[in-house]
Amino acid sequence: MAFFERMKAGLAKSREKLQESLNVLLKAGPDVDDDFWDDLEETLILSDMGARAAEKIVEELRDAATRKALPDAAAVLSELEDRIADTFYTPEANPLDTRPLCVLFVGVNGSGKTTTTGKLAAEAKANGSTVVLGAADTFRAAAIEQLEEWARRSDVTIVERERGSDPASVCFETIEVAERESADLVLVDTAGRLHTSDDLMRELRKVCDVVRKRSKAPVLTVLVIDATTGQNGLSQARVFNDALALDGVIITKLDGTAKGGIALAVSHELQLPILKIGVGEGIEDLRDFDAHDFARALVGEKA
Ligand SMILES: Nc1nc2c(ncn2[C@@H]2O[C@H](COP(=O)(O)OP(=O)(O)OP(=O)(O)O)[C@@H](O)[C@H]2O)c(=O)[nH]1
Repeated sequence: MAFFERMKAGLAKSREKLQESLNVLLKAGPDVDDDFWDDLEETLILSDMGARAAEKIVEELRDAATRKALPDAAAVLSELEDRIADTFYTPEANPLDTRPLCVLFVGVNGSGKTTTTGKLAAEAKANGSTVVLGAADTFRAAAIEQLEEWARRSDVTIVERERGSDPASVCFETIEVAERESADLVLVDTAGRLHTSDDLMRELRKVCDVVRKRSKAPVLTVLVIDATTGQNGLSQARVFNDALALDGVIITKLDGTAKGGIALAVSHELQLPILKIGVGEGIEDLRDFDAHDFARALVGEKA
C-alpha cells in the first residue's frame, strides 16, 4: 500500500467521525447553530487533537464559514484541512537535516525508539551521511541486538557495551568514536521509561546533559511517541519536555489503528515540530512529515 494510503488507513477512525459532523454542517448550510460547532469541537477532541488545538481550529473554521460563506462540501473540507495544517508548529527547515548532528531518541517503553533510530540511520546513510549509532538502551538486552541488526543492514558503525552498562558512558564513547570517524550524524537510542518514574527521568536528564556537554555537533533531543497511545501521548510529551527541553517529536505507528490527532495536540501545545512519522516496521517506513498530507489523511479527500 502506498504511504499516503497507509497513513489514511491508520487515521480512518478519526476521519469517519469528522465526516459525520461535516455532513451535518453541509446539510444545514450556513445556518448551523452553536450546538453544531460544539459537536465539531468535541469530535476533534475525541480524535486526540487536544482541547486547545480543537478550539483554535473550530474558531477559525467558524469564522471562515461566516466570512467566506463557504459554498459547498469541497470548500468546507478544504478550509478544515488548511486550519488543521496551519495549527502544527512547522519550522522552515527540518532540524534533522542539519549536519553535523547528534540526536538522542527518548520515550516510553515500546514507542519505537530503536526502530526509528535504525530507519533513520538507513535513510541518512542512503543520502550520503556517515552515521554512528549509540546503543545507550543498556536496560533491554534485545534493544542492543536489535540496533546491531539495524547497523548491519545499513552498514554503519555501532557503539555498544554489555547490558547494564552506564548509558551516559556509552554516549560519551559514541561521540568519541564519531569524532574519530569524522561522522556527520550520531544517533543514540536510549532505554524506554515511564514518564511518571522520577528516578528514570533523572537518569535520562543526566544522559542528555553528558551528550549536550560533550558533543561538538548540535544536539537534538527527540521524543518518540506511539500514535496509538492517544491522549496519554500528550502527558508523556509534557513531562519529557519539562525534564529535557525537547527539540522535536517523531510519531510512530500511524499505520496502526491510531486516531492520530495526538500529533497535532503535541505539536501545537508544546510548539514542537513533528520531525518524521513512522508508518510501518520496515526500513523504508519512516517519512518526512507534511502537515497538509496529514490533514488530508485525517479529514478526507476534497469532494
Ligand atoms: N506498525 C508499526 N510498528 C512500529 C513502528 N515503529 C516501531 N514499530 C514496532 O513497535 C515495536 C516496538 O518498537 P521498538 O523500536 O523496539 O521500541 P522501543 O521504543 O525501542 O522499545 P523500548 O526499548 O522497550 O522502550 C516493534 O515491534 C516495532 O517493530 C511503526 O511506525 N509502525
